[in-house]
Amino acid sequence: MTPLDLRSFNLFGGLVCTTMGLVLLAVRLHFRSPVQGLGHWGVAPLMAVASALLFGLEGRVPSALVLVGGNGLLLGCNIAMLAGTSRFLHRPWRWWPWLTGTALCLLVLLCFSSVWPDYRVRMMTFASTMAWVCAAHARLLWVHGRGLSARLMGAAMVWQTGVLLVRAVATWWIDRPDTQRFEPVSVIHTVYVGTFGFSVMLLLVGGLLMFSEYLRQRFEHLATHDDLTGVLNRRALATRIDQAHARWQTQRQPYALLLMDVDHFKRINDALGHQAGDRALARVAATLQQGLRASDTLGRYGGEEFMALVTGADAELALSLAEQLCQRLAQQADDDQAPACTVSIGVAVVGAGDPQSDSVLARADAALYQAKAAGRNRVVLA
Ligand SMILES: Nc1nc2c(ncn2[C@@H]2O[C@H](COP(=O)(O)OP(=O)(O)OP(=O)(O)O)[C@@H](O)[C@H]2O)c(=O)[nH]1
Repeated sequence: MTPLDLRSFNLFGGLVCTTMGLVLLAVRLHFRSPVQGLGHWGVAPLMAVASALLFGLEGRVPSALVLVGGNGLLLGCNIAMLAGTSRFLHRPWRWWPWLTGTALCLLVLLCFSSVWPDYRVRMMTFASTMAWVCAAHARLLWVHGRGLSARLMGAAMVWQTGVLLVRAVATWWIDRPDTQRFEPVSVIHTVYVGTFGFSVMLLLVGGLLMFSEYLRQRFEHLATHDDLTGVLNRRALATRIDQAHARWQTQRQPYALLLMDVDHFKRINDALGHQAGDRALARVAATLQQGLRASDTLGRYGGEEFMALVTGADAELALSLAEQLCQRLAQQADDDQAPACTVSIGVAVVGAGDPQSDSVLARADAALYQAKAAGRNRVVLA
């Protein structure tokens, strides 16, 4: 490649990055959501572009400006990407180590440009500092990232770290003290220049994929969970019950349904208002969840009705679990946030005569009705 080719390549990469950066910033503005890091990811490629433009102006603007501005922006781009990833993954972030590292690096570049001009020291310093940022990014993605998109971004960072380190070391063999930035001194230099745009692009694609994966999970959560209590909603619970029934039919793995209704809930609403009623429901759900095993599934069945799917349970186990839940709630006192409530529970265990889960549910419902009729705050097994 001629020097001109390398410059054009640099600018082309910059233009692609601009587009992607603008896409991310538009997404950031559009989704005024708690998603963190998108703004940093969006600004980073714009810094890469500004850097490419400055390098493109070499010879027309003061060389110190190109050196400090161009390299500073390139480092800034990678640090902003790292900050974005860190925030997206909810990791703690501090600017000062990175800004200090950048300032030191730029100081060395200035010294070895105007006081003791030596391209090799500048290359070694800059490539090593960049490698430090990229390695930290790769580590962050590897340790805390999830899924293919995080792996893609991590791979881009490992690749860039490798290229930077090889370029930093190779400078003692392939460069002279007066080598020019866009001189095609070797294949590794061409790869080094090309890698910047390429890995920023891969990072951005990975970032967009990570964001869309986040959105998918968020929508899935909204579609399957009850907003007020955070437990499964009725539709999602029905799916789990159908799956449990299928396992019963194929593998004879039993399950029980605990249908729970808060006692005299209307009185709470009437006496304390609906907001206090809402808080009481959320408290009931949290207490029930704490009392269940990790393998059990809790859902909100209706207004003040909850249902627990207890897998692998016979009547004895289901009954004792239901009794414990009943007692847990009965032992609670009112607190500042929500009044205490008791529940009545109807329990039914799947049996040979249940072609569908509906019949188990109908028995649990009838048992609940009996528990209410018998005075509430109690458990009845169908
Ligand atoms: N605050 C609040 N109230 C709800 C919600 N969903 C249902 N309710 C109320 O729950 C109350 C249920 O009342 P009822 O069906 O008469 O039952 P109850 O007062 O609990 O009496 P028993 O079930 O017979 O012990 C109604 O007042 C509903 O308005 C909710 O999401 N928030």
